[in-house]
Amino acid sequence: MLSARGVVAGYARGPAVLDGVDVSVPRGSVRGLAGPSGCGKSTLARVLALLQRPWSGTVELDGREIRGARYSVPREARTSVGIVFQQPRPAVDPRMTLCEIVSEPLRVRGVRQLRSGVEELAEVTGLDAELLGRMPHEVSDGQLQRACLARALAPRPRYLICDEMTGMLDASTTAALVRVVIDRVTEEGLGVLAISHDESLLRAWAGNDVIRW
Ligand SMILES: Nc1ncnc2c1ncn2[C@@H]1O[C@H](COP(=O)(O)OP(=O)(O)OP(=O)(O)O)[C@@H](O)[C@H]1O
Repeated sequence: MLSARGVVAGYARGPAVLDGVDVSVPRGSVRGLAGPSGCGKSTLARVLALLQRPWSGTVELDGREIRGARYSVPREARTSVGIVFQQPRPAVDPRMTLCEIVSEPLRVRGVRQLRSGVEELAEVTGLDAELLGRMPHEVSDGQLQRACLARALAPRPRYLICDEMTGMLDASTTAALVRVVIDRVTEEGLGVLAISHDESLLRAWAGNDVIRW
């Protein structure tokens, strides 16, 4: 279970954005989170993905309290939680090829057969292998989002936070990427928090397991 307990979080100036939030993400299922713009969904996503330290409260990963954020968190815990953002372009280094983007977490994991590892992830996410040599500006948003999902799945995370992951995509790419994630849920026990303001999309992801803020 990945959980936030009594989490209070915000930014340098201003009041708390999250004020005592409790949310848990079990393994092997998809939990949806819906809420209006600005209510703090992305802030919670960053806290649960161990990218932002809460002001108070705790984040627990499989029964262990995680203190700190980013590189102050042990690598094993950091790589246990993946995140995919709504906009793929700001989430990638524009100087890297798609192959380099997807292979980075594999290299960190010490995977030797980088090329075949990347090709396997490309196949899983429906990313045409011919695009792997291209730069981000040479592919569409949907193709780049497939690469971002492949990168997020590369470390074999136990949890995945999808923060409006399909918000910029057409219906068929949305359905394809949701399918990829749900396959990981059923086959590998991935625990998913799917965040969106689109409740009908969340029902497709999570059935009735949708938290409304
Ligand atoms: N880096 C930041 N610095 C200061 N304030 C921020 C920062 N990021 C977000 N906020 C503020 O925190 C609040 C919550 O933002 P957040 O992005 O978490 O909401 P959200 O529910 O994800 O919104 P949306 O659905 O529009 O993406 C907003 O008032 C926003 O202006």
